[in-house]
Amino acid sequence: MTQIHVRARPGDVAESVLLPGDPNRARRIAEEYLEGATLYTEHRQLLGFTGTYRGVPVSVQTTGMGCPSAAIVTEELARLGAQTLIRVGTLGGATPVVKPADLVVATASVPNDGTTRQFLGGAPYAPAASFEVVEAAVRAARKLGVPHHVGLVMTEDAFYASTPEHAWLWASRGVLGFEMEASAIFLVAAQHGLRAGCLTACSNDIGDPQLVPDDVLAGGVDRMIRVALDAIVTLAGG
Ligand SMILES: O=P(O)(O)O[C@H]1O[C@H](CO)[C@@H](O)[C@H]1O
Ligand SMILES: O=c1cc[nH]c(=O)[nH]1
Repeated sequence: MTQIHVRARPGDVAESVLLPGDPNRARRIAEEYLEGATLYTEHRQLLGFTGTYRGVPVSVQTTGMGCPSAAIVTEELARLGAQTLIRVGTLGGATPVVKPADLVVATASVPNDGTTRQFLGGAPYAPAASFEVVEAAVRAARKLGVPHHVGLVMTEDAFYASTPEHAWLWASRGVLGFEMEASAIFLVAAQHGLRAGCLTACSNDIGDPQLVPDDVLAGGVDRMIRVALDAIVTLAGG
């Protein structure tokens, strides 16, 4: 049966899936990193492609921005048979320790979003990445010589509500940066017994309208994608 938003059928989606927020990033991953990638859905611009990487079947599925969309996509991927989900996104740095375009491997997310709140009905919960995904990503980053940070991120809804003061407060609690999908992906994946992770490249400092220059960010995104794909090969037993 096709899904309501991810218009695909079981068999269209690989067990291993990369999850960018941005459809253009999904297309770039499919065209530049995967072999033989074909488009299986473009409904609502949630572009999804399946190809292979070093012989391992891999899909790349756009989540859109924010937890409501990411939770829908994660739920539907679970119904379509996905097993391992790795977000490949961007993040606003909360601390000067995280430099422009740096790779951040999330261990868990502070869930400052309405989607996980609705799912959980107010129950305390810690949306966390799967240990195997974190381990495989860190190993891949070390192997490829990609500098990286490993730790907490915060997932939030209101991009423009974040201020430097808010970032400093959460940095003092160990948060490396803010993004908008990880908590929902971690929770929905856990509800289905799937493995999930979140890799991000730092695109700006929180509260700073200045983006990292395009060429610098593109380098960080490229390193993040190569680390994520290497981790997928390891997790697939390759
Ligand atoms: O670059 P992506 O993956 O979209 O991730 C980040 O960028 C968007 C905000 O600009 C949000 O989706 C946030 O999580
Ligand atoms: O959620 C996000 C993502 C990138 N940059 C930000 O400032 N916030």
